Amino acid sequence: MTVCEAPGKVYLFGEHAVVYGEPAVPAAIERRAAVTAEPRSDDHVRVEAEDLSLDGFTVEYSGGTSDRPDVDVPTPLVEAAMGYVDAAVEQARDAADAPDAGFDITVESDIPLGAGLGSSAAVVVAGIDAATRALGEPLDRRELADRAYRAEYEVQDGQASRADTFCSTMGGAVRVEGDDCEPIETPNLPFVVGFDGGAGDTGELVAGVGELREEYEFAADTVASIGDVVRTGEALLEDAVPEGESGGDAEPSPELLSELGELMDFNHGLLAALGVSARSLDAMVWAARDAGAHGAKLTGAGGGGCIVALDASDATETALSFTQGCEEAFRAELATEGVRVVEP
Ligand SMILES: Nc1ncnc2c1ncn2[C@@H]1O[C@H](COP(=O)(O)OP(=O)(O)OP(=O)(O)O)[C@@H](O)[C@H]1O
Ligand SMILES: C[C@@](O)(CCO)CC(=O)[O-]
Ligand SMILES: [Mg+2]
Repeated sequence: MTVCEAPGKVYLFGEHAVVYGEPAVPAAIERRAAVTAEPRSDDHVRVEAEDLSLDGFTVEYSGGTSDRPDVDVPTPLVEAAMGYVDAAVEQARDAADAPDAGFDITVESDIPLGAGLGSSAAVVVAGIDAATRALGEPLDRRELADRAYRAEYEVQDGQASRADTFCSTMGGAVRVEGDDCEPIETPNLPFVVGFDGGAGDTGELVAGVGELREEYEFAADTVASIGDVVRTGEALLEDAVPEGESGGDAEPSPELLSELGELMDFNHGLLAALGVSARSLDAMVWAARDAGAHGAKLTGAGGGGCIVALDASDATETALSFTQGCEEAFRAELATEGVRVVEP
């Protein structure tokens, strides 16, 4: 039995635009998905995913969409829920050159689903890592991140960036631009997350931005402007942690926080223009700003789910917990360690 766990993430800047080749800076947070993989003697895959919003279910099948199990929930729901686990198993089989490998898979996660905190990437990264290790074919981190990206790319119909999966694999903050993925140093940023209890469909939201971009030149310009915000933000981060030094525990200066916050606010406005915010997300963003956060924006695909704000004090978390539409507010610590093995 092999257990691996991988972190979720928040976007400091750049979601959606990163799908079109602009840079993005996500940061891993201490909320993790743990995947257990136990090889079977047959080619079946049995998945227990108790945290799924279907109230938890267990299915068993031999792989491939033609051989779907009899379960008493609508098939599209199962397909949607199982897509990422399925894709992870396929990547592990391919990587280990074991096309008929069967597994008992268990997923346990404290990352809300579809809420912008990268639950899909964490499940895919931990899933591929656990399954390949269980087959005795562990992957190095770059290959793991690459295969996890390919899994997300498939499930999201060819519209995905490497950002979520690379960040979940490596931990810390990362910079992703197209195929170019690198860890970056950041000071210890005081992230506060507000969660509206809802979810957005990443594939649909990404497709929506894609259509706007095709239809209107100013939408394409908006995507490019997000890229400009990211470049401005990463220059600030570079200056905050001199090359060769580790950011880790370094406390950010008040000036850095207010400059980053201003860029986060700007980034949120551009995302809202692209149609991926929601009333609940806007309400939480404004509650955070009113409480004195340096800045606030939606994180991830949007449509519902989470916002991220910068505030070292308790004011934003407290204000969010009293904001109508906010179901949960919490401080998100930077996860400096990416995917890790819990049981070999
Ligand atoms: N605990 C879990 N067990 C099984 N599958 C999960 C679990 N958590 C997430 N998933 C899979 O990930 C899907 C959600 O991924 P999606 O990309 O829509 O949202 P997200 O990754 O949480 O947010 P974002 O991509 O915006 O950061 C779920 O529908 C499910 O397929
Ligand atoms: C919306 C998006 O940019 C981030 C989702 O967390 C999609 C992606 O990068 O694959
Ligand atoms: Mg996702």
